[in-house]
Amino acid sequence: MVIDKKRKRADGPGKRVKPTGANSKRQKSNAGKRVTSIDSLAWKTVDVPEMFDDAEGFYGLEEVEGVDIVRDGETVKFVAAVPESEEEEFGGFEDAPEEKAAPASEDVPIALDSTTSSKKQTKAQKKAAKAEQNGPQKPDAKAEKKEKKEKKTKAEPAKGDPELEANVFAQAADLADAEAEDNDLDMSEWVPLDLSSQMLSSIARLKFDKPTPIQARAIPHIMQGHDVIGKAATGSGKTLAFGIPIVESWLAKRAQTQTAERTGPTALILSPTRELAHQIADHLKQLCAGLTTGPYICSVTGGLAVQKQQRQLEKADIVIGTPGRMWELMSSSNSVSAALRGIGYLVVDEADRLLKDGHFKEAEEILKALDRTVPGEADEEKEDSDDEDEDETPRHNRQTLVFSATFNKNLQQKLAGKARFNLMGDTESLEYLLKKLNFREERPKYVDTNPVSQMAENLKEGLIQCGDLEKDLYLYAVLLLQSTRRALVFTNSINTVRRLTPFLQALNLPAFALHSDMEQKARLRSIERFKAATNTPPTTTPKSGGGGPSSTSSSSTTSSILIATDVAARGLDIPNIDLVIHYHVPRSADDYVHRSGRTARAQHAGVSVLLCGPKEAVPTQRLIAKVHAAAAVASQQTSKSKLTAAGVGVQTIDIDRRLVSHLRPRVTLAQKITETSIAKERGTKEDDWMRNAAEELGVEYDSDELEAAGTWKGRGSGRKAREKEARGVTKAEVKQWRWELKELLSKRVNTGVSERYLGGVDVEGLLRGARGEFLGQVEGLGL
Ligand SMILES: Nc1ncnc2c1ncn2[C@@H]1O[C@H](COP(=O)(O)OP(=O)(O)OP(=O)(O)O)[C@@H](O)[C@H]1O
Repeated sequence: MVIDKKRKRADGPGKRVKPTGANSKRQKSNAGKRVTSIDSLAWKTVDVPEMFDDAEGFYGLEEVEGVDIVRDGETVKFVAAVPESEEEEFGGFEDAPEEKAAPASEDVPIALDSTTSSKKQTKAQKKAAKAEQNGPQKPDAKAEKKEKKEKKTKAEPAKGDPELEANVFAQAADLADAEAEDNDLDMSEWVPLDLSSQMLSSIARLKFDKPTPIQARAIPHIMQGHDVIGKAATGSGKTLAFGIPIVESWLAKRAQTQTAERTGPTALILSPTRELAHQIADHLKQLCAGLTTGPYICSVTGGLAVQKQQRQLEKADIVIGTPGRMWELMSSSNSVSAALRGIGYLVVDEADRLLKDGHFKEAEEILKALDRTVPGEADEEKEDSDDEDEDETPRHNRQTLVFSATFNKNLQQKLAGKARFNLMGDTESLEYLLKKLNFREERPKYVDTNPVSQMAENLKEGLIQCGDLEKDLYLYAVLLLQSTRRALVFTNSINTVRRLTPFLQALNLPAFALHSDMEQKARLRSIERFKAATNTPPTTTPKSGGGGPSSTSSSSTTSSILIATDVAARGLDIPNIDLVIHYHVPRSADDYVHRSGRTARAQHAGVSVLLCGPKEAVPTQRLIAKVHAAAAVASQQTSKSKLTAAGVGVQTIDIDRRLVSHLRPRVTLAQKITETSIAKERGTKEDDWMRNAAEELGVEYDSDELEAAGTWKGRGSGRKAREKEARGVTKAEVKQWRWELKELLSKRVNTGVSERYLGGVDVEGLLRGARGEFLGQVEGLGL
C-alpha cells in the first residue's frame, strides 16, 4: 500500500509504505515488531526512471518494506520489525492482547506482550520493585532536580558530535544522580566559570560544590587564553585551578577533531618532587574519573622504570614530570621533544622550589628544548617572528601557568606592574626563570588570593622551647598530648629521619620514614602506609589503678606519623594531617609556610608546632613574625616593628616539665635501643667496606688497628666514640632494655593529664589520690 504516492514535498522526499500483508488491522502476531513513528522507519530511495528525472513531483521518492499499518481508533500506527540493537531497550506494548503472547525465544526477543519476554519481564519487575522501594515521589523529585540543575548549569550538548551529545546527556543524568545522592549539592557557584556540563558533572562527583578563590579567579583567565601566575595559600586548591582548564581544553580539542586519534600532548606540568608529581596525576585522574572519555595522564619521575614511562609518554595527553627524569627522556628522544613542543599548556607548580634546589639546570634545558626551532617543525610565521625579534617574541603557542603559595617579594612588586624583569644579578633567581619561561603575553595575569597571608586560615601555631638534647623527649610528649589522626614531623637531615623513625617505633608509635635517599618505591610505600593507617584513634586497654598510656600497640592517640625531610614540604595533600611538628626549625620563612601547609588544608583545622633549642627560639620567632607581620599590619592590629619584636603569630607553649620528666625514662631507653641498632648496622657496613677495600689493595684487614690509626679529635669524633661504644653493647643488654621499655609502656604514666589527651588516664582515681602525683588537668597543648 502506498500512502504517499509520488508527491513532491517541500520538507523532504516523498515516502511510500509497502505493508507486509493485506491486513490493515492489528496483526494477529506481531512478535518482533513494534509501533514506530513514520520518520524512524528504514526508508530506501526509489530509483526513478530517467525520463521522470526533471518531472514535477518525481524526485526523492522513498519506500519502506515490512511495515504493518494498524488502525487504532481514529489514528493509524506503523508496526515494523525492530533492529537488533534496539531490542534490549524495548519495554513492550501496554495495550498488547494478553492472549496473543508469543513464546519467549532467542529469535523472537521482542513481543507485543510484555509478559512474553522473560528478560524484559525481569527488567520491568526490577524497575517496578525499585520504584516501589524509592516510593512514588522519587522519580518526579529526581526529574525536577535534574531539570533545575540543567537550567542552572546551562548545560548545552556539544553540537555535531553524536557521541559527545549522548555523553553530555548521560553526564547530566549522572550529575542529577550524584546530586540526588548527595542531597543538596548546589553547584551554582561554578556557573560563572562557564565550564562544560561534563566537567561540572565530574566536579560534582568530587563533591566540590564551589570553586576555591584561586579557582574562581584563575580559571577564567586561563580559559580566555592568558598566561597566569597564581599565588594562594597552601591547601587552597591550586592543582584544579590549572587542572580544570587543561582538561576542558582537551575535551574541546577532542570534540573538535571528532576523532579518537591522538593529536599530541595537551599539557606538561613540572613538579619539584616525585611525590607531588604522582599526587597531581592522581588528582587529575580523580577529576577525569567522571568523564566518559578522559585524557591519558601519566607521571614521569625518577626512581621508576624509564622504559615504561617512555611508552606512556607516547600516548600521554597530560604529562606530569619532575625536571630530572623529564629532561632525561626529552634529551634522549627527538620525538618526545617534538611532541612536547606542541603542548597548549606548560605548568610550573611550586615554581619557587622547582627553580631552586638543583632542579634549575634541568628545568632550564627543558624550557630551551620546548622553544627550540627545528627545521620542518617550525611554521613560517614562527620563523618570521624569530627574524624580527629573537629575544622578545615567544616561539610557541602555549600558555604558561605558574603556581605557588610563596613568591619572592620583589617579584610580586614587579609583577604588580612597577618594573620589567631585571635580568642582572642572580641567574638562579625566580625572576630569571620566569623570564626563561618565555610567556606568550608581555605581562601574564597575576592572581594573588592571599596578598597578606600565605598561611591557611584554620592553622594554629605554637612554639616549644626545650634543651638542644631534649627534642626527642618533647617530640614524644607532643605526640602524646596532642590528639591527632595523622602527624607529620619535619627534620632537616636524612640521618635524623633514619633515627627518629625507629625511635618512635620503639615507643610503640606507628612511624614511617620519607626522605630523598630512599628508593622511590619505598617512598611511595611509606606515603601509602601513612595514608592507609586508620583514622580512628587506637583503642586503649585500661590498667587497674594508674594513669597513663595503655599497653596497646600504640600508646598515643595518633594513628600514624610520617617523619620526613623537606621533600614532603611542598604540595603533598594527605587528608587528616592535624599536626605538623618542626623537629628542626625550618631554614626559611617559605619553608615554614609550606611545611605548616601540610595541615589545615581545604578549610580543615590543623596545628603546627616548632621545637626550638635555646639558641633557635629568637631567630625562629623573628622568622615567623616575618610571615605574619604583613597580615597583622594589614589588619591594622599594631605596628610592624612591635609585631616583629613580639614574634606575633606564634604562641609559646609551656608544657609542664614534671609531665615531661615522667616520660624521660621511656625516651632514654628508646634512644639507647635505636642508637645501638643504628651503630651496629653502620658498623657492619663500614666494616664490610673496609674489608673489601683492604682485599682489593691486597693488605690484611684489622679493624682495631685501622681504627686506632685513623683516630682523630675533630668534628664528629664524639659521635664516633658514642657509636663505638654502642657497637660494644651486647645482645643481652639490648634485650634487657627492650624488656624494661615494654614494662614502662605497659604502665600508665601518672601525669594527671585529662583522659582525653592520654588515652585512658584514670583522672578520677588521681583526684582521689589513688596513686602518684596529680599534676592537674592539661588541655593538650593548649592550642
Ligand atoms: N573546589 C574545591 N572544594 C573543596 N575542596 C577542594 C576544591 N578544590 C580542591 N579541593 C581539595 O583541596 C585540597 C588541597 O588542594 P591542592 O592540593 O590543590 O592545594 P594547593 O593549593 O595546591 O596546596 P599546596 O600549596 O600545599 O600545594 C585537595 O584535597 C583537593 O581535593
